[in-house]
Amino acid sequence: MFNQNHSHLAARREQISRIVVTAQQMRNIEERIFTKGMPVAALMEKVAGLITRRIIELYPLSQVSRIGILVGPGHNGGDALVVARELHFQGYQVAVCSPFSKLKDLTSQHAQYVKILEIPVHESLEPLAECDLFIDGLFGFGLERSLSSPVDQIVNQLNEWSQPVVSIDLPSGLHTDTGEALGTAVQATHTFCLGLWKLGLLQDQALDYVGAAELIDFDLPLTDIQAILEAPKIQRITPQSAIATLPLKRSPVTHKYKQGHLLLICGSRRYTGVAILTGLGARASGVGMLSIAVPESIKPLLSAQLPEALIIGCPETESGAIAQLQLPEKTDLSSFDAIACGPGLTVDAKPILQEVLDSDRPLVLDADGLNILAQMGTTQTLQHRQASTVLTPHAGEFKRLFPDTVDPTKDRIAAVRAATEQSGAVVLLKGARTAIAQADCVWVNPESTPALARGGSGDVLTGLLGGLIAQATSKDIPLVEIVASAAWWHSQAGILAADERTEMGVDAFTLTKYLMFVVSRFS
Ligand SMILES: NC(=O)C1=CN([C@@H]2O[C@H](COP(=O)(O)OP(=O)(O)OC[C@H]3O[C@@H](n4cnc5c(N)ncnc54)[C@H](O)[C@@H]3O)[C@@H](O)[C@H]2O)[C@@H](O)CC1
Ligand SMILES: [K+]
Repeated sequence: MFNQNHSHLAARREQISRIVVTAQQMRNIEERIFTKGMPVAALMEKVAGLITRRIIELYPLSQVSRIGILVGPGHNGGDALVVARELHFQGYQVAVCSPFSKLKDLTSQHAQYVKILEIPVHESLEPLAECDLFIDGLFGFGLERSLSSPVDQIVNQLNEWSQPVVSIDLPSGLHTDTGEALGTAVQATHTFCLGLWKLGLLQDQALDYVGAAELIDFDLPLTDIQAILEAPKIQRITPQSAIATLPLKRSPVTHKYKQGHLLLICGSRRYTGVAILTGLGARASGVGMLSIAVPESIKPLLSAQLPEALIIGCPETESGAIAQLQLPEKTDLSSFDAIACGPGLTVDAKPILQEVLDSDRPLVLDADGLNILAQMGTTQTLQHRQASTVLTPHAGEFKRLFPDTVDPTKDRIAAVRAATEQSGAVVLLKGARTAIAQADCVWVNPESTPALARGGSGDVLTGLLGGLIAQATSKDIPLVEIVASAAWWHSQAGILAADERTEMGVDAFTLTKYLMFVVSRFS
């Protein structure tokens, strides 16, 4: 009985940690449980109790004694006032800054009560200058417009001080869905996201404000969540979701051809190292057979670095790009389980791209593969494909591929969604929070490291991804999930390497060495 409950709780935690919601969806979920009878005030008490417990863990009274609480007009402010009261009872010196004259009823009641408890309440921030820690309860998912005076000045002042800030639900000033700072926004040290992950916290533009983000689960019933969340579904990648997709647990009687055959087409005389890194990424995927097509002149270099791979030397253009694919006898593109094409090709390799697009194999396109595709016209070119295509652009390549769609620097999730809808491809938009979309399914990678912002790390991802897709052809796993797993694996290797070697120590070659440690650590 005990074990059953335990595993039930673990399964719930996993499900909750994958869900991502918009402000409107959160409002609807909240409405639904209030309509069913959960009292608003009781939920606020519960949530604020959980927040208080976590603050005390992070900032015990022995280290922090004076806490400033910023209170907004809505229920985010209400949460903050309950936290103020509870911290006061725990022995902290608490002072409140409440710059709004009009508060929602419940918030107003809590404001009255903290005054009765003789907790000082000020309209301005200055009297709180001596505080060691701040709790930001100005706005949560109810923020509707840019911060205006005097709140914007309060936020700017808070950001200028160097004390730690814990933001309740979201850093105040951030748009709940796009993560954009509306005018200005609190730069938090920690963000305690309440109930379910808000989409804005997973957008790159929010990351300078969010600090260390964690979810405070307050037991929203899954049935009520699922009743509100219809497609498109946005999900956070978790270690469990990623590992479940990897080609682990091989059959004891398998052989190399059953473990996938990947063809990489990459490199030029100018970009030799890129081809090597792509090959090393593919190697780390565990793919059964690896063939790499490169210009003839760089074949010896590739053979030296990747002795297990079949290196196919191809005729080259004057500029040192692959001029035509010259596959070994009795081999054509349909001999492979997947093709990954693009890193280091240069745009002189255009004819190659047409050839792989015409094949009936799953295809990953990256780097120059994407640049050539953009020149050809993304949507009309991909219309003719007979198999799946995965595009892995960064924001610049994305704009070239999809010039008439949502700007990926403004709303990355809306952008990948529009791109997959237009092109039919699986689109992976690289960034600090890489987003992957296919049809109405979106995955976001919630953890990464700036150590990966370095030449060559994308080439490693292309190889890794190609290798995973080649191994998955016989399995019934949605392609978008394989792509999500590759993104997660790649970033976790970066995190692991940065932990050991600092963020400066993660060159792309080193990254390939850390890939295998990720899987052994999590599986
Ligand atoms: N979703 C849930 O289940 C729960 C939500 N709770 C809290 O409630 C919050 C949401 O509460 P609310 O809907 O009251 O929203 P907020 O507390 O985010 O604030 C909305 C209020 O601010 C005003 N406002 C919006 N933008 C403004 C601006 N730029 N300048 C000045 N005023 C502005 C609105 O008119 C409204 O009165 C959550 O973020 C969370 O902190 C928790 O109390 C408990 C559970
Ligand atoms: K807040």
